[in-house]
Amino acid sequence: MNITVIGTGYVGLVTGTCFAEMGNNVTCVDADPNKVAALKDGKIPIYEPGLEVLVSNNARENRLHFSTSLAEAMADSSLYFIGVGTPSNDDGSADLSQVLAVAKEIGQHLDHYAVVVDKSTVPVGTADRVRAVIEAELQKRDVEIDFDVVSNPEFLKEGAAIEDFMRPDRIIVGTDSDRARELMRQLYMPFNMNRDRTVYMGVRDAEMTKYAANAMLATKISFINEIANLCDCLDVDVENVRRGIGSDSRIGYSYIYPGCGYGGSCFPKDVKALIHLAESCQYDSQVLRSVDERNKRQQRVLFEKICQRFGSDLSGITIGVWGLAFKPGTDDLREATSLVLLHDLIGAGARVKAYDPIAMDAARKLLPKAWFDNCDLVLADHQYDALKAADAMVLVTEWKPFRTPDFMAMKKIMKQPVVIDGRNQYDPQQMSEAGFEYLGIGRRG
Ligand SMILES: NC(=O)C1=CN([C@@H]2O[C@H](COP(=O)(O)OP(=O)(O)OC[C@H]3O[C@@H](n4cnc5c(N)ncnc54)[C@H](O)[C@@H]3O)[C@@H](O)[C@H]2O)C=CC1
Ligand SMILES: O=C(O)[C@H]1O[C@H](OP(=O)(O)OP(=O)(O)OC[C@H]2O[C@@H](n3ccc(=O)[nH]c3=O)[C@H](O)[C@@H]2O)[C@H](O)[C@@H](O)[C@@H]1O
Repeated sequence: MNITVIGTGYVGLVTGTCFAEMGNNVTCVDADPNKVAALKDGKIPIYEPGLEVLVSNNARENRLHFSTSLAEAMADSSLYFIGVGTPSNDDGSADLSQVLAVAKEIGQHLDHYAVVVDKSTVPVGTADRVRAVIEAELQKRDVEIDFDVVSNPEFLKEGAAIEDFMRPDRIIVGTDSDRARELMRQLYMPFNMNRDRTVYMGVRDAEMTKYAANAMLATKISFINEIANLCDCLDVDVENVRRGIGSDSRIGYSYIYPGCGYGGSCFPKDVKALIHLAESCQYDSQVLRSVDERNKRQQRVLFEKICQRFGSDLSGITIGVWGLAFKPGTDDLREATSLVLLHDLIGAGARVKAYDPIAMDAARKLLPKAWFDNCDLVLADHQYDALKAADAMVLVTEWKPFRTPDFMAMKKIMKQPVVIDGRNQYDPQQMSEAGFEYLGIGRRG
């Protein structure tokens, strides 16, 4: 099949590459000429394990192409995947300007039946808006061309994107058109070989399914974080509680790891967008508002623990931070807890030395230049360099090399042996035996 994918971010690039890997002829279009130039050169603008080799293999085999021109790419595709960003507006609603701009461009160039597929995460009703924008453009051109708009939300996780795309738990296809459904069935056939993972439904139902999935996962995390904070108050170890409840198959072990809050480009924005969607129907989404509120507070829990230990004026205090990305396996800093922590620490007068195995370049580009100029923040060359003369080590992202560090070496170079563990990676008893003062999230020290 000939496929055009619009947007070459985490979702667009992975979608296009994986469809090409299944033998399709794919053109990925992006409005950013620098991204497209880099991709044509075989350089991947994001860190995603396994992606680079898959892109270069498929480009070499002439199945994967890159372009800045949607008009050119549209010539003979039967499917147009929209994978552009849907960031939050100031009021929490989803900003659909990128999606609707793409719809307009499709309408300006469409000249044969095609299926327009929404892969971006969009509020219920967006497919109708996309259809209306395309129809308006066709009317302006005074042409009548049949097309369908399908909702096919994406559920991949950054850091495991290829595996998630190639072996999805489910494929959601929202459409009322038999013709579009048949095309989608053929496209996804290779992903359904051992069992049919596709769930067909109405377009609006599919749009809602994506938000509900992310909101459910965010709810599990905020719930366990609340329990962990309560454990802190009651001298209970949340790790025992987590194992105890996870063993109930109705609850399960996944997404109940307590910590310093969820980040990333999706949970925070999608929970807010769903709250906003509820408000637009005059519905008060009490649960979702609490999930969001708990997470905002949870992202400040590490700073609160630091202040309880060192006082609220942190002048003269040096904090070594391990991990900047919003989770391991990515260089993505969007809504990362590290950003909230660095802001609070530097605001309170602390000096910060930070290290991340992958996100250092992204951090250098994103963080305020003044922090570097004033030496409020130093990006260390090695995880142990970040701890030299530090009054405390704070673990924000649980990258594998941070899991079993050399505690003796750490103790030698730190000013004070204090570890504040935002991801509950260390054993409090072992830490205490090694001579560390240890503070976790809901851990009994
Ligand atoms: N990042 C993730 O892990 C996941 C994201 N999603 C959803 O997928 C959508 C895309 O997310 P990301 O890939 O993270 O976004 P991103 O921000 O990484 O990439 C979006 C890309 O679209 C391009 N773009 C914007 N307007 C364009 C236009 N008019 N024409 C061509 N290209 C244009 C941008 O230059 C950018 O490269 C969002 O709705 C997100 O919620 C869904 C599942 C997973
Ligand atoms: O819509 C999206 O963009 C994607 O959002 C999440 O994927 P992602 O944000 O890449 O990462 P996750 O692994 O889900 O982690 C999100 C955040 O939750 C935190 N988390 C996760 C699990 C947990 O038990 N506890 C916890 O605090 C992580 O540290 C991270 O900050 C979903 O898992 C994907 O299914 C979805 O497609």
